Amino acid sequence: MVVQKKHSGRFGARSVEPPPPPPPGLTARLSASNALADILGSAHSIEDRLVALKNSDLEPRDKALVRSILAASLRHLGSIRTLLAKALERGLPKKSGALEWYLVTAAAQILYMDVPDHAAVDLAVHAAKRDPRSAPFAGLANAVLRNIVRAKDEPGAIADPFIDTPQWLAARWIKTYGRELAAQIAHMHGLEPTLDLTVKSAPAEWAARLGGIVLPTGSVRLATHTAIEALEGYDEGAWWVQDAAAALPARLLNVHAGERVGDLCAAPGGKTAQLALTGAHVVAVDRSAERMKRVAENLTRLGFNAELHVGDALSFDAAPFDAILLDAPCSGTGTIRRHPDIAWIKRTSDIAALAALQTKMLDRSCAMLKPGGRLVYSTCSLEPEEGEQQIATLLRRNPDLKRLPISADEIGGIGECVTQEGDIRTLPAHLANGDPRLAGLDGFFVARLQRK
Ligand SMILES: C[S@@+](CC[C@H](N)C(=O)[O-])C[C@H]1O[C@@H](n2cnc3c(N)ncnc32)[C@H](O)[C@@H]1O
Repeated sequence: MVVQKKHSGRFGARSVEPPPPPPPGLTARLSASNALADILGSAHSIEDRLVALKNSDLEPRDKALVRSILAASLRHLGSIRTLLAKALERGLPKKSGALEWYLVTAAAQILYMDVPDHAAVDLAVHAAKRDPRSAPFAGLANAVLRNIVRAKDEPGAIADPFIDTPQWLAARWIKTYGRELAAQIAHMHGLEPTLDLTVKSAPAEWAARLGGIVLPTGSVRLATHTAIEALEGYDEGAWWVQDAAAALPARLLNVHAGERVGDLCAAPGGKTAQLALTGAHVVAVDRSAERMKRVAENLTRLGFNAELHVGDALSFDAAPFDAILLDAPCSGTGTIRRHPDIAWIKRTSDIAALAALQTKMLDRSCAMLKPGGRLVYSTCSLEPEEGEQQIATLLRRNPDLKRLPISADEIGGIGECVTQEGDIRTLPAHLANGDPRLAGLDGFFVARLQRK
């Protein structure tokens, strides 16, 4: 117990006032600002930060708030920075500590979240006052954020469709997809993605029970953003979370019960679960022991079995497979809706390095196929170096392989996702819906090949 002594005059013991408790909500704001500084300053992924957040002693409600503040800040970083730059006439003061992050996260709450403006402003000012380097600028923070509150109501303040996309990525997508489609992709990155589920069976029944819709591909789509553990069917393992596009590669491998199937980059295991559901013998490999633990947990919840190996797919040796799924590590630019940090922490050099790794993995996978065996290659990237170009060069250097073209019928008739060559290219702008909360797909490339 802390006993507070009364002030007892000039020579008596001085009272030591404990610091006042932080106002409600401040801890969550400080946590969001720290995490954002770490993601953008040190290129740590939001996923790493969310694991740290999960293990922190914040209340569940505050954890959800931190997650939402981070997502809104990263999803709209370009817009927020543009508005802050206008309000900060002389730029961000030098040596102002974490002031930038207090401002960005507060602006995200004011502009994009259902948080009262005064709470967002007051807590950011409070945060600034607690930090000796930003404290001298607490008044400035107050003025700037009040400016943002006013700017919120100015119609059409920002008209550039690529405002929230780093320039190098916008330039790439315009080159690959044309300006109009690239702008639609960038627009979709500004919206919260749907929650898609792969169900073991009876998709229509689960869609009705969970208040969702069944997509032409068979996935169930919900517009909800509640904790998945609270949804019906989670505990009994009736479904798992998987974007509708991410569910295509395993389905297109057409695996049968009794086949021996390699899943060479398996974690966290969404596709492993699909393959196990068929009754095939699945050999799942992933380099990351930590991520492989999640595969094991997910399979246990779903009641599936697979042979799990932690190791490098490039040196993995096993008896030849009937079919292999290579869901290769990639830049992840097709999943920016779900991981908005990717847009800001990836570099063009990452794409070249990953493409070189994918080439090696493709060669290794082909060497592990039985004659007549099938290979599905997939990446969740919008970049042709990680998709279309990989397969074009693989087919040129390996005459033992042929493409097994994919038809629109195999993906529920969604012709817009099938390329001329018979591969799949999904985009966030695909699968439009009158209700934007139910629209879009992650950006995947999928090709199906066969060893002659
Ligand atoms: C795109 S993720 C796979 C997603 C997974 N297929 C799913 O559906 O849940 C890529 C995975 O490749 C793994 N990885 C990266 N390099 C690897 C390597 N050399 N050998 C094996 N796994 C690797 C990563 O740890 C990561 O889990």
